[in-house]
Amino acid sequence: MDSRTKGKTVMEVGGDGVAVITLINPPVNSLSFDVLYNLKSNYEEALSRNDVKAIVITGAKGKFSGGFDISGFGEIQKGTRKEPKVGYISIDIITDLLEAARKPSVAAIDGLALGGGLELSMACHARISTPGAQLGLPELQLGVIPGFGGTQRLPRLVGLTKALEMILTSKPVRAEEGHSLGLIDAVVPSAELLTTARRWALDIVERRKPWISSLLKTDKLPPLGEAREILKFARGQTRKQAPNMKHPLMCLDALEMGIVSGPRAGLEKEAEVGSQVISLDTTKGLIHVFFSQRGTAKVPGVTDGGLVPRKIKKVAIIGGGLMGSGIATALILSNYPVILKEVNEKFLEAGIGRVKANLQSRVRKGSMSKEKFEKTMSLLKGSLDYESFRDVDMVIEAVIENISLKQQIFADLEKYCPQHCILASNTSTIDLNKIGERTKSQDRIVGAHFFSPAHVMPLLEIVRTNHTSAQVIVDLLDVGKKIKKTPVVVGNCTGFAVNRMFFPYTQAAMFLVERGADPYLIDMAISKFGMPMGPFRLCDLVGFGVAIATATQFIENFPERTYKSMIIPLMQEDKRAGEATRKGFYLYDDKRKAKPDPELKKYIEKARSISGGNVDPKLVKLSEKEIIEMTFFPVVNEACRVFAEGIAVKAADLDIAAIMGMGFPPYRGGIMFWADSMGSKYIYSRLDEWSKTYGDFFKPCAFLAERASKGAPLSAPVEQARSRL
Ligand SMILES: CCCCC[C@H](O)CC(=O)SCCNC(=O)CCNC(=O)[C@H](O)C(C)(C)COP(=O)(O)OP(=O)(O)OC[C@H]1O[C@@H](n2cnc3c(N)ncnc32)[C@H](O)[C@@H]1OP(=O)(O)O
Repeated sequence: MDSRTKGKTVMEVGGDGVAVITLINPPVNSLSFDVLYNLKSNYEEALSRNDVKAIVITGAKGKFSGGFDISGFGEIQKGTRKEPKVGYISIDIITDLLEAARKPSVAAIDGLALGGGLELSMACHARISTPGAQLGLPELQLGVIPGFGGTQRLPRLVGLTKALEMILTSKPVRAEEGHSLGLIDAVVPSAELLTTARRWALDIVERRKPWISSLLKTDKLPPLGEAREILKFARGQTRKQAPNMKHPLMCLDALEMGIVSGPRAGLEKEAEVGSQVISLDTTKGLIHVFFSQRGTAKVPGVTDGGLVPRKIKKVAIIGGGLMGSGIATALILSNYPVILKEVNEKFLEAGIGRVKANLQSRVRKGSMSKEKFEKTMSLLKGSLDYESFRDVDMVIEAVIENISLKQQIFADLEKYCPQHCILASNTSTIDLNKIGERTKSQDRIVGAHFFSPAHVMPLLEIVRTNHTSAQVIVDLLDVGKKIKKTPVVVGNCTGFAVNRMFFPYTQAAMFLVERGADPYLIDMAISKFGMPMGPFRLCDLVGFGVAIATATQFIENFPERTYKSMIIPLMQEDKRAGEATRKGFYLYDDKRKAKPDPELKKYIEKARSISGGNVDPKLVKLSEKEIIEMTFFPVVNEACRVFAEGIAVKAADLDIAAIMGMGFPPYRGGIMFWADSMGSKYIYSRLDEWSKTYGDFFKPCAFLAERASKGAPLSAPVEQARSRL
């Protein structure tokens, strides 16, 4: 393969008169422009050759195709590649050359056919798949729309309602379901895939099998009036679920056009809209997130050294509380045998009960069978001592945040666990060097910071100290992948990356409220911005006990930039501790529905008199934009510090940490990406102005000041960071 080209196709013509065209672009045979243009020329050749009667399209090495090469969107956005004429690929190549050809084609699908891959297969005249292959149109997840005819062909193959579900949720179906839906014509074992596809193609030529053009099918489409109602409902849902994004509605426009005015008009609309969405900011953000998420497992100096992850056969967890039981659930769900250790029978029973409840909720929802439940639970064993730790490969300590208790546990672990065993702590704030102070095992001590609920939340902060070995990081990255978490490797400091970013966010909100801003308007503005909930609702959810414990760590470690608000401690004194006590910033009814509480004013006024701050008329009347800036620019400021200190090695890691750990909206690309969309100069100037008026909490850090002075992006690599990694 030419080093300048990205992928190719090869064509082999058999003695049976079938030309097999194979897509080759590892690792997922994505459809780069090179692959697509190669496919076109192979196809033209196949159509012109007298020895070719039919065509089979397949993918190399067990994968049909993962869709259009996503990096191609980035090239178009940056202007490094000219976008082809609108509709050139979807209409000229896929529809007029492939689907309308005088020779039939069959897609032989192994492993996966996603996005453009599935769309290409839908233009073939039949689809044969191997069992379990993933079939889907996940484009909306990337901010684009199915642009190779998917908006037109999928509804015609599986019906409008199912097509909308697949497109709007981005969720793939397996080949077996695809077969029952009419998307796949036959499911055959891998070894028979090509022979079946070849035979099928010849059968079409010989009219023993039907020659079907998906685009011309109408039998699965509902009558026009019904289709309009279905689409109206889908639009309503989409507006509610994705209020800040345009592309899902634009996708529905293309679908509707096809149903109302016919597939050709639909294809044209799809091509027009498909080209427009590429330059949306939300699309740029989502594509950045796609690659950044995959980039977190690439840690310079760690994963590039050829180390192979060791096999972790058994894991022990210390502490069966909310975190420990959640971690145990995540592990047994991925088939790791787990020992759960507690201090007494009662706690152990409660811990195992929590794991059971986590799994039972899956059974209730229908996502886990009773047999699978039993099998999964059988991987969990309880223990009250360390005897059973003699053959574990990894221990995760998940007890309360008490340094001396953790030190004792790690000293015990060193005695009982084998030499190779990884000693991990789920601490969310405490310095790992302190935790390991009473051991000689600093090289195998690592942080495995899960987020609650641990079996649901997708992020795993892997915290390494200066002593943690690269092998241990590689092992934990592998476990993280196996338990389906996105790992972010960070350095050791109070709060690591996520909690350090979280803290100024909550504090800024407290500051604004003490100076006269309305907490409920702040929550509303932040929810509209795209966070799952505002900071006050979040404090109620996590509980004031946790909020105060975290605040204490920050006040101790970063006193110069902590805004000390008394609102939460004052409420806590009155036994208002958040949702669990049914009273916090909000009042909660039996169904946990939150409503504003007029009594909150009392606590705010008292806190204001303690801090000595005054109501600021400017802050009373903040616009939504100002609320967002005053709460998130301090987060950007802290993210800059984390980056400059080398706690995070890549700005993109902070983007993923903010999205998966804080709930920052992915379509804004993450905290640093979003900040760069506004520019370092602007953010610096706002923080600088506020720090002069309101104090050091807002003071821009040296890194931000330097980047702003050069007009440089915040996400550009740190050249000489005092890296702690
Ligand atoms: C004018 C243009 C119109 C285009 C129209 C068209 O309708 C648009 C599209 O088709 S958009 C693409 C739609 N496809 C997808 O969204 C699939 C995205 N990929 C995945 O979901 C997964 O990667 C997977 C299921 C295909 C494989 O998952 P797995 O966990 O096994 O592996 P990774 O996710 O780590 O991926 C492995 C490496 O492959 C790279 N990659 C995957 N898909 C693509 C792609 N479509 N384009 C480019 N690169 C892709 C991924 O980045 C990984 O790369 P590394 O360098 O990190 O190894």
